[in-house]
Amino acid sequence: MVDFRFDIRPLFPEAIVRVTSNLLPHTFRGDRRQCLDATSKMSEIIDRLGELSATSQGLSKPVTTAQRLRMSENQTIYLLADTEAGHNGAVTGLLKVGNKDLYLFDETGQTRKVERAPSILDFYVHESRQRAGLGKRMFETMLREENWTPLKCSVDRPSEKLLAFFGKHYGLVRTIPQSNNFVLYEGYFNEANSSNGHAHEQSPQETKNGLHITNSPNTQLFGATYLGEDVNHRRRGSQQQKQNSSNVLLQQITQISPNGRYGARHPTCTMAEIISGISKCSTKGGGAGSGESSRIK
Ligand SMILES: CC(=O)SCCNC(=O)CCNC(=O)[C@H](O)C(C)(C)COP(=O)(O)OP(=O)(O)OC[C@H]1O[C@@H](n2cnc3c(N)ncnc32)[C@H](O)[C@@H]1OP(=O)(O)O
Repeated sequence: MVDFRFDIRPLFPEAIVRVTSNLLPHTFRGDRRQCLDATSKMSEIIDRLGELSATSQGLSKPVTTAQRLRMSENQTIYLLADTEAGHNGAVTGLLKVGNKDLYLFDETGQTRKVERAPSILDFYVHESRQRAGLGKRMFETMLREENWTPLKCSVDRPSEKLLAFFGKHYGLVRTIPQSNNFVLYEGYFNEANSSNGHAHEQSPQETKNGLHITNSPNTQLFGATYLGEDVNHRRRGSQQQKQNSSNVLLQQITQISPNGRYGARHPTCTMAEIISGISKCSTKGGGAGSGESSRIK
C-alpha cells in the first residue's frame, strides 16, 4: 500500500476516483484554496503511483506523471484507495486510459486507421495487494465509466501479468500482431463490436489486383502492399485457410512477437520509428505528443 504524509481520505469520498487534466478527483467540490491543495496532493499521489508502476514494470521512466496528465486532452486516471488503511488511508492502484489515433493491422494484415481508439496506457496495483481482485474492480469501473468493452481496448505494450489478467477475466488470449507496441485481441475489428468503445475505424481504401492501397504511413513509406495470390486465395478459401495464410503474412509484415513487452522481439529499425516523424498517429507506444512512447525498458 502507498501511504502519504497527508490524509488522503478527503480526496477519496469513493474508493475509486477519476482524475483528468484538472488534477482533481471527479468528486471534488471546494473553493479556490481547497482546489489548490487538492491538485497539489493529487499530483503527489499520481507521481508516486506512476513511479511505482514504472519500477514494477521495469521501465526506465514513468509512463504516468501529473504533469503529463495536466497536458493531456483525453486521458483519465482511475485511482483506487483503501481509506481504512493506517491513519491517513492509502492508495492501492492506478489505471490510466485514453483515446488514441492508431494505425493498426487487422486480422487479414490490412492497415486501418482507428481514430480515438480506447487504449489502456498504464495499470498498477501495489505489490502487497495484487491478485486480490482489485485490478478487476478498477478495470470494471473504468469500462462502465468510459462505456468501453474489453475487446475494444488496445493495450500499450502489456506486461505478462496484464496479458494473464485479460485472459483470466475476459477470456482474451488470441492477439492480432501489430508493428507497434499495442496489443489487440481477435474480434477487435468485428462489425458487431465496432459501435462499442467510441473508436472510429476507417476501412482499407482499396484492394486492386492484389495491391492494398491506403493513406496510411505504411503505404506512404513502402507503397501499396502486394497481397497477390495470397489475398485471392484467402477470398476463395475457408475461414480457417484465411486465418492461417493471414497469420503467415502478418508474421512477414510485422516480424514481431505479439507476446507483450518482455516477449517482443524488436526490429533494429521499425517502421514505426520512421513513421513517428511524419505522422501524428501513434504507431509505437503512443506516438507524437502522447508520452506513452516512453515505455522504454
Ligand atoms: C498497459 C500496461 O499498463 S502494462 C503493465 C501492467 N502492469 C503491471 O504489470 C504491473 C504489475 N502488475 C499489476 O500491477 C497487477 O498485477 C495488474 C494491474 C496487472 C492486475 O491487477 P490485480 O489486482 O493483480 O488483478 P486481479 O486480482 O483483478 O486479477 C488477478 C489476475 O491477474 C493476473 N495476474 C496478476 N498478478 C499476476 C502475477 N504476478 N503473475 C501472473 N499473473 C498475474 C492473473 O491472471 C491473475 O489471476 P490468478 O491470480 O488467478 O492467476
